[in-house]
Amino acid sequence: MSGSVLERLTLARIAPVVEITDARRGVELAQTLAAAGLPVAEVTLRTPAALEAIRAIAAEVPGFLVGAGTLLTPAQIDDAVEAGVHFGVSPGFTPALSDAATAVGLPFVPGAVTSTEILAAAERGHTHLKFFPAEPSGGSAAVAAFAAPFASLGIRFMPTGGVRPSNLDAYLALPTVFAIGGTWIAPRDQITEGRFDEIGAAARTAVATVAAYGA
Ligand SMILES: O=C(O)C(=O)C[C@H](O)[C@H](O)COP(=O)(O)O
Repeated sequence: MSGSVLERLTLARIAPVVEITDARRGVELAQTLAAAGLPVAEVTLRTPAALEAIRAIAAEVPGFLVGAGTLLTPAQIDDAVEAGVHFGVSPGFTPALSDAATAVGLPFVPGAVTSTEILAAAERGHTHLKFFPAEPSGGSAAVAAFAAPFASLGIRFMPTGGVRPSNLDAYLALPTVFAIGGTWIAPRDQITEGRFDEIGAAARTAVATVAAYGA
């Protein structure tokens, strides 16, 4: 794959966060997103099928960037890497998670929503952070407020949690936002019910919205 994983995530700008209950649906989902011009997904480890879905997507959908989300323990990082994941995302940051990701060379996006959390992650070398839950934590105004104090550290954010088409523009407009995560493109029910036309349409709309801001 060309480019680093975080560069490719930055290029995509949108990371669909998905909950998969049937691994076969995962492959169809990834193919749908790729066809819409959005070849990336963060598969949350909240369902028993998640690891199998990651394994199937990584093996069967070439060029697709598949991440593991909801990483809460070092053991989950090892499991995700074993399944073939390309990047990992956590709602929070701990030194143990960071060390586990570093040990296996996994590009890792830990979560942070306070100055103290941002500094703790930065001390471990993380510059790309998930801002979760974005809307309850102050939304785009909070992300914007963190720009100046942390500019010298090169901190950039992936706001996730409560992002919808109605507030997407406010995040896209921020230079410190490298990507935006959310379930609005591929909601759990639509994946489970195989409503891939609707998912493809939402992905194409998101790609067009991103294009309006430039990559
Ligand atoms: O499980 C995780 O680790 C998560 O990160 C949770 C997701 O980011 C949110 O579920 C996003 O939810 P929406 O607000 O529906 O876009």
